Amino acid sequence: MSVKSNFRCVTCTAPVNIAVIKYWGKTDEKRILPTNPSLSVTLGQDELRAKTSVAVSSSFSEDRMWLNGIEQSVSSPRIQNVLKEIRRRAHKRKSGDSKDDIGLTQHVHIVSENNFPTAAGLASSAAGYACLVFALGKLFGVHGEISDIARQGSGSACRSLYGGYVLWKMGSKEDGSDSHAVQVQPETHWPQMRSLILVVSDQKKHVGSTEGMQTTVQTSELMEKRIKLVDKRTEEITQAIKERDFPTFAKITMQESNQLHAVCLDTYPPIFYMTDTSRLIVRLVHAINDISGKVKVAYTFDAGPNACLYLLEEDVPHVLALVRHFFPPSKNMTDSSFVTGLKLDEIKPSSADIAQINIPISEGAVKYVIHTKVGPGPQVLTDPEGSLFTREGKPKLRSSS
Ligand SMILES: Nc1ncnc2c1ncn2[C@@H]1O[C@H](COP(=O)(O)OP(=O)(O)OP(=O)(O)O)[C@@H](O)[C@H]1O
Ligand SMILES: C[C@@](O)(CCOP(=O)(O)OP(=O)(O)O)CC(=O)O
Repeated sequence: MSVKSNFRCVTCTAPVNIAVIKYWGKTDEKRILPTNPSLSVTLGQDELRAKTSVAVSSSFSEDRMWLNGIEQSVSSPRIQNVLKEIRRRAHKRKSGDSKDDIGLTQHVHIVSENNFPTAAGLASSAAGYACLVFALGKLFGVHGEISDIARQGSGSACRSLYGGYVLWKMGSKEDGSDSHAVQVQPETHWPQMRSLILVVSDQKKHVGSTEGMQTTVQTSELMEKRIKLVDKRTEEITQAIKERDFPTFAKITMQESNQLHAVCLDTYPPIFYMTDTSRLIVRLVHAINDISGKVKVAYTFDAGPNACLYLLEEDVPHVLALVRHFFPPSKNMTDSSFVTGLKLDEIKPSSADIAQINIPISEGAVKYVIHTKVGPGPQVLTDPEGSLFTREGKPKLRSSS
C-alpha cells in the first residue's frame, strides 16, 4: 500500500445484548421501527464480541466486506442503509476539500469476525451491526447519537451501542430519528449480576427473527394485548434494576420470555423456537427457585432454543452444578470446555437438591455453557496488531468462527 493511497483504518469491538423486555414486531419494516420499547443487558466482550476493522483508501475500487473470513455482498438493503446514513452524516459535518481527508470520496473495506457462532441465535447481528456502525462513525468522524443508524442494520443492534442496561425507546417520529437506545444503568451498577448462556444448538434457526416477527404482527391477536402490557413491564423492570431487586427483575424477565414465545405460538402458522431441552431448562429454573425458597435465577429465550440465565454471582456455583447434573456434557467433553468464561474446581450438586428435582437427565442436550458478566459498550482497539487488515491493506482472512 503506497503512502499516496491514503489508507486509513479503524478497528473496534462490540458486545452482544440479550433482551429482558423483548423487541418482537415492527411498525415500519424499512426504517426498522418497533411496535414496543425493549430493554436489554449488555454482556461481557471476553466471551461474546464482534470485531470489525473498517478502512478507506484511494486504491479501493468498490465497497467490500468480509465476515468470518468469507467475502459477503454489500448490496443488502441493511448494509446499504447503514453506509448511506453514516456517509450522509459525515458529509453534513464536513465541507469542501476536507472530505478527502476523512476518506468520504473513497470506497470502504470492512472486515469482521465474531468470537462465537454467527447466525445461531446468539445475537451476532446485534453485535455485528453495532460494531460496524461504531467503527464507521470513528473512521468518518461521526459523533453523537448513532444507535439509530445501527437500528437500521438490525433492530436489536441499537442496544449494543451501550454497556450495562439499555432501553431502546420506540420514539414517535415517522422518520425514526427518535427511535434509539439509551443507557438506563451502567455496567458497574449491579456488580453481582451474571449470565449463563446454555447453548442448546448453534445451528441456523428455521425462521429468522425478521420474518418471524413480521408474521406475528400480521396474524397474532395476542400480540395486540401484549403491546399494551409492555410499557408497564418496562417501567417495573427499570425500577427493579435501579433498586437491584433481583426477584422482581427475574420474574418480569421470565414472564416476558414466556410471552414472546406465546405470541410466536399464536402466530399463524405457529413458530416454535423453544425445544424440549429449552422447556426442561424452564422446569429446572423454576425447580431451583422452588427448592431455594426464593427467585435466584431467571431464564430468557430469543428466537432460538438457547437459554440465557440471569443470576447473581453468589448463586452461580449452585445453579451451575444443577445445570451440569441434569444436562451433563457428552462423554468426550471436559468440565472446563463445557463451561467457558469461568474457572471451576468442582461443580457437584447436593443429593438433597437432586432428590427434590423431578426432571430427566439429558446428556449432551446442552452443548456448552458460556459464563459472562454485564459488560461495557463498543471499544476502539488502539493496538495495530489487533487490526483485521494487513499492513498492505488486505483483509487478514483467518479461519471462520
Ligand atoms: N460481525 C458482523 N458484522 C456484520 N454483520 C454481521 C456480523 N455478524 C453477523 N452479522 C449479520 O447478521 C446475520 C445473522 O443474523 P441472525 O439474526 O440470523 O442471527 P443472530 O443475530 O446470530 O441470532 P438472533 O438474532 O436470533 O440472536 C449474518 O448473516 C450477518 O448478515
Ligand atoms: C427475539 C429478539 O432477539 C429479536 C431480535 O430481532 P432482530 O433485531 O434480529 O430483528 P431485525 O430488526 O429484523 O434484524 C428479541 C430482542 O433482542 O429484543
